[in-house]
Amino acid sequence: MSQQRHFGPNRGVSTYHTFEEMRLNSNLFQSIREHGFNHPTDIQKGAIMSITSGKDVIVQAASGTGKTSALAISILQRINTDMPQTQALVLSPTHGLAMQMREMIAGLGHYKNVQVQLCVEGINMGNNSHMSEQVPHVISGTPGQVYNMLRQGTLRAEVIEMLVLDGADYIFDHGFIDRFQDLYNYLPSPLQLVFMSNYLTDDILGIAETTMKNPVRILEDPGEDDYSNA
Ligand SMILES: Nc1ncnc2c1ncn2[C@@H]1O[C@H](COP(=O)(O)OP(=O)(O)OP(=O)(O)O)[C@@H](O)[C@H]1O
Repeated sequence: MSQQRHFGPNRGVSTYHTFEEMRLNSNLFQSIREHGFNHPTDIQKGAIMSITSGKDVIVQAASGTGKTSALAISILQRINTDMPQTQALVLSPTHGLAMQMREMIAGLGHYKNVQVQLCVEGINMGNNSHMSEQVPHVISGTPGQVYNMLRQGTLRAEVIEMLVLDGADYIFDHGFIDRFQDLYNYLPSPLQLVFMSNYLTDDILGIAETTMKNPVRILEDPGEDDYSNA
């Protein structure tokens, strides 16, 4: 049963203390167990079901608190893998982080048969022999490359319903802020936005104010930020 926790800005966020309470897809649940995730981390207790609900969400927590896994689980719960169409875009600041995100989604999505495509410089949909024949359900890439592919039409955006920024502070810090609106304009509406970040910066809050609808804010509880008991 979910409970409300009331500390600071997380007021009103439902907290789920076990993965069972989240009633996740059974194939996804099996993968979570096989990854050895017995209990959600503190961030995951609030973030997974907030994102899964379809609301706009901002998550701020330190490295290693389970943010990337929370994103992967939420995306996998949201998308319909029976539908061969791209439904979620995940942007990361670097090639390496985009690759890590791809691996996390592919690993946790194994039993859901998810197709997840890396989209970074040098690996381009449409002209790359490593590209699978199937349309990916999820794209994990860097902002510049994903933007180019949307512009060129190599990435079909019609049914994309989630745009996720992992490392949003770093992305906006490194010049992408001016391009965000352009990329956003290529995507259909309504679109769920999720920003994950180690720090909440003015850039993130400014962009959230203009693009997000009443975002849920999940900020690390300073007293409970490690997952050693998870
Ligand atoms: N619920 C969980 N139970 C046990 N281990 C977990 C759980 N969630 C995540 N982990 C593991 O903890 C490590 C950190 O998780 P994750 O990468 O999701 O965190 P992060 O906050 O995104 O960190 P970073 O910013 O360093 O990538 C990974 O090895 C992951 O497999």
